[in-house]
Amino acid sequence: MSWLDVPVDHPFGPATLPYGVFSTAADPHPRVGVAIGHQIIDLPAAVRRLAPGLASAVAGPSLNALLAAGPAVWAEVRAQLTTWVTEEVYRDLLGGHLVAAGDAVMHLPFTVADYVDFYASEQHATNLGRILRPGQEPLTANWKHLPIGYHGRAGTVVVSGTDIVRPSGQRPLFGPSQRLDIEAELGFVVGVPSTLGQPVPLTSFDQHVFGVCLVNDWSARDIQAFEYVPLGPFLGKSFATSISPWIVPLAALDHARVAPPERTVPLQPYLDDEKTPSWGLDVHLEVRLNGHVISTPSFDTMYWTGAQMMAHLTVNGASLRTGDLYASGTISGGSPGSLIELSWNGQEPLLLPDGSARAFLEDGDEVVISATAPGAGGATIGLGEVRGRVVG
Ligand SMILES: O=C(O)/C=C/C(=O)CC(=O)CC(=O)O
Ligand SMILES: [Ca+2]
Ligand SMILES: [Mg+2]
Repeated sequence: MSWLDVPVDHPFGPATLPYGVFSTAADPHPRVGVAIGHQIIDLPAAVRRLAPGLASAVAGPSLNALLAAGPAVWAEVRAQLTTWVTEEVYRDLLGGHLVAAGDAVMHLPFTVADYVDFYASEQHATNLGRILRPGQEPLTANWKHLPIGYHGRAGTVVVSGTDIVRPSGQRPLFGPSQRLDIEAELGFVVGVPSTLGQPVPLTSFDQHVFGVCLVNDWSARDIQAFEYVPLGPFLGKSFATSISPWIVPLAALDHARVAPPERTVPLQPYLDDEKTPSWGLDVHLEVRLNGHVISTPSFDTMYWTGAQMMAHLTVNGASLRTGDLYASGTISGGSPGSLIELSWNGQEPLLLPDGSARAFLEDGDEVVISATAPGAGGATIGLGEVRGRVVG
């Protein structure tokens, strides 16, 4: 419990303390904030008063300074925040630096450096194999040897709430996509850069990765289908990728760490996590279409962990940069995280409770992906939501 009267099981209770960037009508400068219940702590203002030594780490219109500051500073800021929101003596000191979340505009929380999208769900990869490559083995021969991924378009990563303009392209006839889809994913946000030429071991995951967000990797299946052999996804996915405004630090997910599924193929040493602490995550997602829950995937089913993805991404010596975002790939364990799976390539449209049917997205449709994870002592760790509406 906190003097802020935020119950322990509130998704943005004192055990979560996610970071974002917000502005208000009264102060239109985007600045770093921390969500607590239905309020936001104006972090630079609070730090100026209560912990001036941390001012440079939380300065600026993005989380980039904090991301770059590294694990010791991340821990120090979080320890300060925990004290402020739980100890009664801070009621008056912090009170002046709280903003109602409803009065805030949320901005893209960090400057996205490189963006990578993985394909780490065995259920998703199997479903897409069955749908798109009938008659072949659903999983490609490499799938259990390495986390497959591709480099996406960092410049079109947008914050939750941004309208998604229906893309046009060759399907192969040129025109607006008729098969616009979603992909519910978890994103990993890199804080500390690495050195070019030096692979980063999976045991260094929490020395580099700051936290996680929710990702909707909008996908135009018709554009994708015509363009992506042999080089991979391009315009079918690069038009927009939405992320949640709140970045949940890894420290808040300590209690949600679980062992990943059993590996059925021996792994190269750089990916072998059998003897290292697990980075599977017990994160539960909910996907809503126009207010109706259409799927509830679980991240604990993911074959590859965020730590393995980071190790793979750097094993050739490619370096990490502050603000790199890599997404897990569609989470389809428990239930599918995309419409192409839910409607089995459009053959079995989803019937929504309002009487409408959907194979793929129509103009005006709104998709909201939210998630929670367990915290210590019955706490709920909220990842917030990523929201987007399709416009024609
Ligand atoms: O299996 C395919 O041919 C295509 C797969 C995807 O489009 C999925 C993708 O972007 C990676 C992922 O989200 O899992
Ligand atoms: Ca994807
Ligand atoms: Mg995308």
